[in-house]
Amino acid sequence: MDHTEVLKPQTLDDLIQILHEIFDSDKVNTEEVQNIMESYESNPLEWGKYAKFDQYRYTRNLVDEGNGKFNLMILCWGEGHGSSIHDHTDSHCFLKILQGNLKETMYEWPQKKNNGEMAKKSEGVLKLNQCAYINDSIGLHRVENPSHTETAVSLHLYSPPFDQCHTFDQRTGHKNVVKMTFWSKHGERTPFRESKCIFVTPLFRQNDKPQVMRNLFRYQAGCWPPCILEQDIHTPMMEKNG
Ligand SMILES: N[C@@H](CS(=O)O)C(=O)O
Ligand SMILES: [Fe+2]
Repeated sequence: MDHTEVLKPQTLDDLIQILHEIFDSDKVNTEEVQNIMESYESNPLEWGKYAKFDQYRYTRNLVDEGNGKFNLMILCWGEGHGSSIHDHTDSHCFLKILQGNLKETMYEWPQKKNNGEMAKKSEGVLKLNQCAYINDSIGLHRVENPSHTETAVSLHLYSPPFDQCHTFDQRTGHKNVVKMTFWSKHGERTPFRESKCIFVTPLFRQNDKPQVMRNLFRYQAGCWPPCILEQDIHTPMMEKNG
């Protein structure tokens, strides 16, 4: 059945129920999912309990596991927060704005023999309630909250679910595998041990400002977004000295 014409989700719970029905079937129409997600009118009273911010990096907050067919999550972007250039591990990715704006910059996959700057495909600003779609055959992207005064919140659906992806260095096209972490699940902060990562290579954005760089050494990278080192729980606020 085409749900698009008959169903407009009235609440976030309603949207989740419709998504369950759609993904129950073997064949999923991505345009239909995009339309239904777009037709949900963001209501902060419905998603506020999942919206948890971090001072330094955007957070990923799991809302629903979609019967194993998809992951639905809320991402919270502080002022100026952004992701590195990344892929989506052969999954469908739907991205809807719940609050504020997000800038999406799309990139081509890097050429194997080319070690240079990655080619930009397009860029655009996603506004309240808009829903974008991307997958690996469309390309790669970086998402940023362009505002320095307002936070942003987005709703993401990934199908099938995945917990690692590749990030890319914009200058060389070199890629790294990163494990993706949840800041919270179903409104509860993820226990530290579960969210802890085992990688140690720093993951910096090339245009990070010196102050951000100083703050970021407190994060362990190779995970997505970088998470806080255990020792920092006991020795917080290094940036006060710097
Ligand atoms: N795909 C990213 C968010 S975004 O930059 O599209 C993530 O799941 O963390
Ligand atoms: Fe993404």
